[in-house]
Amino acid sequence: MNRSVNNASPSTAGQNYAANAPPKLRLKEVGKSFHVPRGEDIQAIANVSFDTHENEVCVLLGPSGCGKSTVLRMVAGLEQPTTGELMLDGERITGPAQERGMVFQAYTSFDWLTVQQNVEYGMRLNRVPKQERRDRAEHFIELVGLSRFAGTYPRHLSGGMKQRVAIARTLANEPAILLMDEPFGALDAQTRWQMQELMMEIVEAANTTVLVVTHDIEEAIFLADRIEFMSRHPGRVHEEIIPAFKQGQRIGQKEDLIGLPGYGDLERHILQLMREQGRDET
Ligand SMILES: Nc1ncnc2c1ncn2[C@@H]1O[C@H](COP(=O)(O)OP(=O)(O)OP(=O)(O)O)[C@@H](O)[C@H]1O
Repeated sequence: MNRSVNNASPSTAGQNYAANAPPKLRLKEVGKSFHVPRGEDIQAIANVSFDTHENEVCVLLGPSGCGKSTVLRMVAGLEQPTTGELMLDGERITGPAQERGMVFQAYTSFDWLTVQQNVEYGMRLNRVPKQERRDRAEHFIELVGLSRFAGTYPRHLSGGMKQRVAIARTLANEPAILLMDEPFGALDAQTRWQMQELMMEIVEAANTTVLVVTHDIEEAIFLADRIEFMSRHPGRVHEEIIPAFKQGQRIGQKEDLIGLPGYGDLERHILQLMREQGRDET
């Protein structure tokens, strides 16, 4: 695996975590093969190792089929690794748990519940006392900018708003890590970048550790403190990229990010990686 610190010496690479702190999430030589009845097993990923640190936004990027979702689903505990291990806060991941909250691409609100009730739902299952449930829900609904819609049913909301409900609901359960699988993939271009900017605000305000899957290069560079670029057949971490041109800052607006020296170089580099991966396919 290569490691690159874009446009800066390693000593100037920006970090949003304490350098000596133990990793929040650790994947150690993780492999996964799927059994195919009456066919050859599919080795989806092999020997995937990387760390994600507290309060870091780590992006899994790569071409279709490189195993991004498989990695995320294993962190969620929805799939078991065939080899290797995954650890959160030093504890081995063995199955799903609320400490690993997942936001999917498809809208996952309950249509028969209001926004407030949707956000309270997980806490209700966890028997969080009523007042605390209400306060926490209000806090996260405000964080995603939906206070005016707390009493509204999801069918009256736009796609972006529904996805904001899903984010608020997941955060209200106070997960140790927020997992997102192409969370803005179903949104139109404008709503998508608005959501990316909102995501930056949320990450800053909620101090969350995030692992997000995307195949959108611009989205990856905008969101990431660290990018794990994956190649395929089987899926591996091909290159770990620290977008050091951001100098450890989270940039709130996309035009500011795109205007920074170093942005174009990194985008070009990742485009070349994507092209190489495509070439391997032909
Ligand atoms: N349940 C399954 N059974 C068999 N093969 C699977 C299963 N899930 C994933 N795979 C295979 O594992 C490989 C990685 O798939 P995965 O969905 O993780 O990739 P991805 O990078 O997330 O792709 P995309 O960007 O298209 O969503 C693919 O070859 C896929 O066909």
